[in-house]
Amino acid sequence: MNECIEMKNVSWMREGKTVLDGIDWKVGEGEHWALFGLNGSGKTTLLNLLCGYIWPTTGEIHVLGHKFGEIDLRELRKSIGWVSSSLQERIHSGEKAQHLVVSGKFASFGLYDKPEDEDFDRAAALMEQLRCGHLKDRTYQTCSQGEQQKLLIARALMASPKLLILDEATNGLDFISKEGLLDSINELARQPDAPNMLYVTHHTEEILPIFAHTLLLRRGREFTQGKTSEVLSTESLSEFFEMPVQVDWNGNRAWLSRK
Ligand SMILES: Nc1ncnc2c1ncn2[C@@H]1O[C@H](COP(=O)(O)OP(=O)(O)OP(=O)(O)O)[C@@H](O)[C@H]1O
Repeated sequence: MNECIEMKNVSWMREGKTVLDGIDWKVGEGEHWALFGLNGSGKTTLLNLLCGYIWPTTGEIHVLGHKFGEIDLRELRKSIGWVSSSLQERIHSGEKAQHLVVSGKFASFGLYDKPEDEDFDRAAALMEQLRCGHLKDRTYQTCSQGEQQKLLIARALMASPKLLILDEATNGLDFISKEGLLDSINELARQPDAPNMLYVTHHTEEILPIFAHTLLLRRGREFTQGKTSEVLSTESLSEFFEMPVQVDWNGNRAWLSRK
């Protein structure tokens, strides 16, 4: 089986501190994974390593069949979509929603290249798929945060990524917007040409059944990884949090509470 991601004994150190320590992780082709950990556990560092923005202190990284060190990272990054709230700062608030989505083809914010008609058609189809087609003529700043997240996902899909990273995608969303976004992500995963997805979160109940595998990071180390249904158990998470918690599975999602 071709791996989408392979990390072998990956560590990253800064200022005398081991931020990530000995990570071994394989994501198979077509698998969707969740990455779960507390604040400061090393999730963003792991994503920066995956996209080649930082270099491992030790270990080896393969992404989409390419070994880091033997590939042009700028080329590889064209196959990786990273949707994160930190993108918000780079968007011109007056930008039209459909232009924002089309700009994903060119990996730019703002339309400096000349899109073809078919680019607008594809953007419209992606916006429909994410149920935000009605926003196409709105400016980004007038869209709600939930709508903005959908636009950013559509923008990332415009480049037909093979790996899509959804990094705390539901930040700041109310219950209805969050569930709407999760529905869209669920539908996206069911498309025949869906990219491998990596869902990064602090909330277990957001890990949809499509994210069949989960990696739990704690203090820069793998706490455990495997099938989501096994990793997100009362026993495993009580040990993970070092606090007794209760996990109730409802709708194939793990709802967490304090014991
Ligand atoms: N460039 C750096 N120099 C020194 N320490 C760093 C650097 N980058 C990250 N760290 C530290 O590494 C740890 C992990 O940070 P990281 O941002 O990867 O965590 P995270 O799991 O994404 O956290 P959050 O959920 O809060 O976003 C933190 O303690 C952070 O302060």
